[in-house]
Amino acid sequence: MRTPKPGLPTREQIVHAPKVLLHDHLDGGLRPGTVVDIALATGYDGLPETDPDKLGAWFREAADSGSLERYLETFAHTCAVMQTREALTRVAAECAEDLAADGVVYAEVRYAPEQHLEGGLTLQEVVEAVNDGFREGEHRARAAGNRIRVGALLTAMRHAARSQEIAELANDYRDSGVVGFDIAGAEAGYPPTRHLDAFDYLKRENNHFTIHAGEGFGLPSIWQALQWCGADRLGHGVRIIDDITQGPDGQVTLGRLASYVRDKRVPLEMCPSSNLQTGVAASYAEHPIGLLRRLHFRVTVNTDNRLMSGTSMSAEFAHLVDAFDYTLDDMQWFTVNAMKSAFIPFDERLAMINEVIKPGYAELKAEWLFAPGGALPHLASGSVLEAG
Ligand SMILES: O=c1[nH]cnc2c1ncn2[C@@H]1O[C@H](CO)[C@@H](O)[C@H]1O
Ligand SMILES: [Zn+2]
Repeated sequence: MRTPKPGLPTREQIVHAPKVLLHDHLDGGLRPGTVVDIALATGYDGLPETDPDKLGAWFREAADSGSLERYLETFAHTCAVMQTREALTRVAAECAEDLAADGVVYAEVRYAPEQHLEGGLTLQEVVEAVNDGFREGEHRARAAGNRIRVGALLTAMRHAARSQEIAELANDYRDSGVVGFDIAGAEAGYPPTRHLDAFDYLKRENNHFTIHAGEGFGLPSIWQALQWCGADRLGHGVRIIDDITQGPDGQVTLGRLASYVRDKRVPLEMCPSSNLQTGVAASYAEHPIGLLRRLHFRVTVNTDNRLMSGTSMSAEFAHLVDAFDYTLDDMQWFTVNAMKSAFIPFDERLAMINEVIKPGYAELKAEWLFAPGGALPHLASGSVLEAG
């Protein structure tokens, strides 16, 4: 375990802090033991390892490839074990449980229904199996003393041609657990405008969508996602940094697109560990999230694929605390950003911010008062003093 710098949140505080997750792939977050169990039960013999620890390590290493295309190859194994109703329900329930145990209070978890039809399920049966799992996981989390709410995002694969169908599916289930739509997969060569029909349809239905853009490809992809497709949020969006210049004097200039993204408060779903693995950033300290946070873009922190990156929301925050000296106030800022950008109704987002997130951080920020042996002055935050 890392040694926290004085005044910075400890690992325990990071776990306890309420967190909001907008970008997490269901087929990228399985427990390694579950992959092994289901493979045995269903006769899938393609796994590179059958010991759960070794398999977990294999995923992390294979995904650490420096390219998005090679990173995505690892999903063949997780999708292979997510082809039955039971498997989908189990994976979704464990996902909700694991996120809740990590202090996530609200999550939007995505998956591509079209990738789960090999066992004969229909698209509708896939969605219902996953929804059942999320509800089961929410119950189990509550029984364990954690509270979480999980919504599903339905993803269409950008190299395929089923986006209209998946958009309609997302719309059909919008009152039953599905909160929006997404496109994912290799970005280079598959611009978001290939799926304009699906996006136009969702806009006409007043529905919500995010688009993976600005990860494996740069500004043109972000521009299309926003100005042609009308995305509500950007999955990653990290390459918006290409439209920002920093002069030798530290002067920062935003191009037209970067200005638009900031002015319009376009939410950026940033996934630092995933970006390190696909070669988008060289280290946590050099990840654009540091600059984008300073410039007050609407940045959020996310896991992307917990299995492939061996990560969690707490681990992502711990990396950022180490790299940028983020405090609980910074964590709260990222978390409120995420909750504001969620696809559930405004009144529910507001209640989550005011009744769950802010009180949770307030409690953590007051901990120094009760430290054994007296208060620790270095933990007193500026906001306490400013309150007069
Ligand atoms: O970071 C990413 N960028 C683009 N596509 C991704 C990423 N992570 C996962 N997927 C793709 O999304 C599918 C549905 O969940 C996964 O099967 C994977 O192919
Ligand atoms: Zn993703």
